[in-house]
Amino acid sequence: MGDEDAVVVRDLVIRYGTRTAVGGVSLAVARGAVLALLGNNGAGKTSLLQVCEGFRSPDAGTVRVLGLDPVADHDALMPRLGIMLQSGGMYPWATAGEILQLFASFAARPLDTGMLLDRLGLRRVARTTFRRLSGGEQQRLALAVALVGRPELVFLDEPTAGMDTEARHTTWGLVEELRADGVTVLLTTHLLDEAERLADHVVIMRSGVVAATGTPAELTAAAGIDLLQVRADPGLPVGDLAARLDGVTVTEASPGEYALAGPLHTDALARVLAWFAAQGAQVTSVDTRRRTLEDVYLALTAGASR
Ligand SMILES: Nc1ncnc2c1ncn2[C@@H]1O[C@H](COP(=O)(O)OP(=O)(O)OP(=O)(O)O)[C@@H](O)[C@H]1O
Repeated sequence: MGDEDAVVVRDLVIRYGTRTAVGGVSLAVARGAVLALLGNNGAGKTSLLQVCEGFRSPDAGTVRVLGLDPVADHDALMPRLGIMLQSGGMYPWATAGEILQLFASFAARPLDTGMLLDRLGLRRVARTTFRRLSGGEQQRLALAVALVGRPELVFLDEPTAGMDTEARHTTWGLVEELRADGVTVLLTTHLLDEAERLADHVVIMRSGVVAATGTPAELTAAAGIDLLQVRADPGLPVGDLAARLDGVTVTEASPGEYALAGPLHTDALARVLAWFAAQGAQVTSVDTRRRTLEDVYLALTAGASR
């Protein structure tokens, strides 16, 4: 954690009364990187973001954002940040176009609001009042508002929640453009494919603490191939194969469909195929699958409920 980091969180504790929402979290977001914060409902993601945005003071620990204190240096920091809140929080009687224009007027060098309305499919509803926008349209407007001031650092709280497929892809494209322009992004999401696609770094929170952290590749790579499916003659002695592979379970899921699950290292494939050959069995297909971020996430957060 150093000057190259846009966000540095150390031993952060956030309490609501007697309830500890965040119980000692440390993380860093490198400048120009996209960090995705994952975690079950109530894990503390929004609370952590609110502290980084300067809307809430830490109960313990420290937070530095672009080298500044987000509460004490709030005024200096705000023009450099783009903030997309989870729930609208906009002026209900103003139109989408007026709201975007208002936020553009706060910025020294705003983006072209017409371009943003077009990119986010909001041109059609530019004259519609905020309260009449659909949930997905409100969400798209919140994203436009976060980006209009050309921020150096963007906080996106569940940016694509409630968006349709097209808007979601547009949002992903915008985040990729931000990253290409050197903008730092800290986002929360419940979508594992979103995190896998966008994030350089993933932090998985569980009940207020960090359960795992790494690049999507690091988090999914740990055990090499994790699932091997072999189609061959039915009725082979699976127990004999399992006994030859340490920690691997072998089942005949349906007649002639064998599933091997566990830490299958690279030499395992050859050994498995040799075993089938030694049984005199005809192998007709072999399929391997790596763990996805979803597999890792589910294993880490299983049973977390608050
Ligand atoms: N203003 C508040 N007053 C009291 N408790 C709160 C407040 N805000 C959040 N909490 C509690 O703190 C915990 C963490 O909430 P937070 O919103 O940070 O979680 P989250 O990870 O963002 O969840 P989600 O995925 O549901 O958005 C939850 O148990 C929540 O009920």
